[in-house]
Amino acid sequence: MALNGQVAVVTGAAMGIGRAITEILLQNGAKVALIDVDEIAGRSLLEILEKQFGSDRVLFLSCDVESEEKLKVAFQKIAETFGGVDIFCNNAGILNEIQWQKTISINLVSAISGNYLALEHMSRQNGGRGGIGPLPSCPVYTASKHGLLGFTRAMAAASRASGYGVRVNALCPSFVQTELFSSGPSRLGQFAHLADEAAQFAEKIGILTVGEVAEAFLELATDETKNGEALLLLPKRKQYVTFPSFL
Ligand SMILES: NC(=O)C1=CN([C@@H]2O[C@H](COP(=O)(O)OP(=O)(O)OC[C@H]3O[C@@H](n4cnc5c(N)ncnc54)[C@H](O)[C@@H]3O)[C@@H](O)[C@H]2O)C=CC1
Ligand SMILES: CCCCCC(=O)/C=C/C=C\C/C=C\C/C=C\CCCC(=O)O
Repeated sequence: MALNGQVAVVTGAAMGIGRAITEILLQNGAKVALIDVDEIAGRSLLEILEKQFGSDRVLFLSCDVESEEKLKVAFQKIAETFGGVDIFCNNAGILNEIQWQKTISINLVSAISGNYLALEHMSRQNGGRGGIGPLPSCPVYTASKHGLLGFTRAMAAASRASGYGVRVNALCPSFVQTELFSSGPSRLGQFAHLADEAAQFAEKIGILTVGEVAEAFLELATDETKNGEALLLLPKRKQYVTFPSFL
């Protein structure tokens, strides 16, 4: 199996895309630490996964990624339990144009602090084993994801230049059938009048399943040639985005 013996950490793992990524990682031999703020959904998934994959391969940590302190403790516990971290999937995110500060806080600020914490555990310079850190993909929501993309590319370059041995990539799916997607229209705030247009657009380009996103994640996680890439995933198209380069 492609990921035998590797240790993965997935944030927002209790449902949706995070859950599908967790499952595909386990199916491919990895040990997985699930982080989620929803303790009930997290514990209930843990029970299912323990039966399927064995209790020595899964760990659930109830943690709000907005708290850097709690996230730090969670990483410590994961390192103690599994002996290190090889793959970090920075997936937790919300779509909420009403509480827009929270959207930036979780989607961008917490994703950055999660990435830094993961790097502390993964960098070869700190005795880590190297690895990867893909990040995923309404104006504020979009801004949070664009910020993350810039951060991903710069971190990949910094990792390369510093010899961390850590790859950092972004997985950018279009619409995916999850709770975030179906509750999207009620969270658009001052842009609620654009919900129908968004729904028509979603219908036109199609809606991905979480399984399709998980497959693409596995591709990024296992292709060691990829660093600083953004993999765009649509129902009928999958391609690496080309950015202008000054070098
Ligand atoms: N559903 C979609 O159409 C798309 C989603 N994405 C991104 O994929 C990621 C996952 O989205 P979905 O699975 O659709 O969402 P979801 O709403 O179905 O699941 C999100 C999970 O993250 C957890 N979570 C939320 N805030 C958290 C916090 N502060 N700390 C810890 N866990 C937290 C939730 O409890 C939940 O288990 C998000 O970053 C989202 O922006 C990207 C492209 C399309
Ligand atoms: C083309 C890029 C898409 C990326 C979008 C993304 O990351 C998440 C979007 C989630 C929701 C978008 C907001 C509103 C969607 C409008 C209608 C959805 C209809 C839902 C339903 O009928 O269940």
